[in-house]
Amino acid sequence: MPAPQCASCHAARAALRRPRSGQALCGACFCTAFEAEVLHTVLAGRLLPPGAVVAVGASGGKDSTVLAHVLRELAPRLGVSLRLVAVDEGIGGYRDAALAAVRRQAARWDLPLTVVAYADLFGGWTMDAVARSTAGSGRSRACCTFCGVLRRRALEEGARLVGATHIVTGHNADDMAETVLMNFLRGDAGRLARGGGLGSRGEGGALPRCRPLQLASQKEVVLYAHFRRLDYFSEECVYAPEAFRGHARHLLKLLEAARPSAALDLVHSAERLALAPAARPPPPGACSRCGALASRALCQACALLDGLQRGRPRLAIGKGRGGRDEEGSSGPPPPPPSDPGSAPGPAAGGCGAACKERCE
Ligand SMILES: Nc1ncnc2c1ncn2[C@@H]1O[C@H](COP(=O)(O)OP(=O)(O)OP(=O)(O)O)[C@@H](O)[C@H]1O
Repeated sequence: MPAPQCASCHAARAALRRPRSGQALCGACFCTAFEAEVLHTVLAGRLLPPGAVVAVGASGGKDSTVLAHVLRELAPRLGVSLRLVAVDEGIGGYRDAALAAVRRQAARWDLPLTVVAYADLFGGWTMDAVARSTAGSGRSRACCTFCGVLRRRALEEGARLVGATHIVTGHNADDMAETVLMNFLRGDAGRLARGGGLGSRGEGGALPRCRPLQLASQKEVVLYAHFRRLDYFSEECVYAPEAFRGHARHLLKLLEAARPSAALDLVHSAERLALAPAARPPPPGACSRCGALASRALCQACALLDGLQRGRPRLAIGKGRGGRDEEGSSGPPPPPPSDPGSAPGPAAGGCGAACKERCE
């Protein structure tokens, strides 16, 4: 049976059915609709004001590739200028290939690209060095926790370096729904209540952040990349198989099989969640080391780096969930890296240059 006509232009044959609405569209009309929806998300949420200098967190993966491409299309209408900022976490056999994709994109789209590396920002610590250190304490699944916190700070550093006023990341609806599920499964009410909305306004001196693809499904992001013939890097991070997120992803797939709108429903549910007044934590203060917003003496990034320096990464992870606060305790002197041949020795005293800026 021939494909139906495109429900929008009525001229071309439909190439797909939109997963959520079932609407049959040709590739060109789908891409136009996708871009219009992202434009609506940005305008309705007042995410990027005219004149904004926008740092796009560019990983080389499909989401940030699609985000950079769509925002480049929309930039003249939004009145914003774009900079690509890529973070090199120091993950052998993975990030180099992804960065090569980002470099190709920057050249093809004529966008300025800045690469910032964990090793430079965090006193010699690469993710490979962190992974060895956490594996030694039986917590290799913690890699994503470390990486997520450090990447957030690295992106902030890179964005400031290029004079950005705003940061955007490529998180899509599926990513957000997985995060909501993970927070439920961990019983993390604080994160659940904070996790709604399309971004943060930039509290505590941090740059405002937003996620313009947050209402777009992963399937549609992939379809957009396909029809626009985008060149992206599609391998999974070598540490990802260990992550708890994999279980949330599996659960979401099961839910979507029964209810196709499950991902977006979860995203919208999280937007409506708020902590009861009695359950609210005290307002955050400033990290005693770098000045970033922190609910304890040290912000998350400084606490993790501090734990690594002391050779006690487990305590640093536990802190985020009510573990012991090490600030002020007399820990052992900073240890050498766990594999002296593979990473430069992390400098003593925390995260080095990154501490000068606010990180969360
Ligand atoms: N190394 C990096 N450098 C810059 N930004 C990054 C980096 N890694 C992730 N990001 C930003 O964070 C977003 C979410 O990344 P994450 O790896 O959690 O999800 P993802 O769905 O695999 O994203 P992507 O397909 O863009 O890689 C990315 O879309 C990107 O904007």
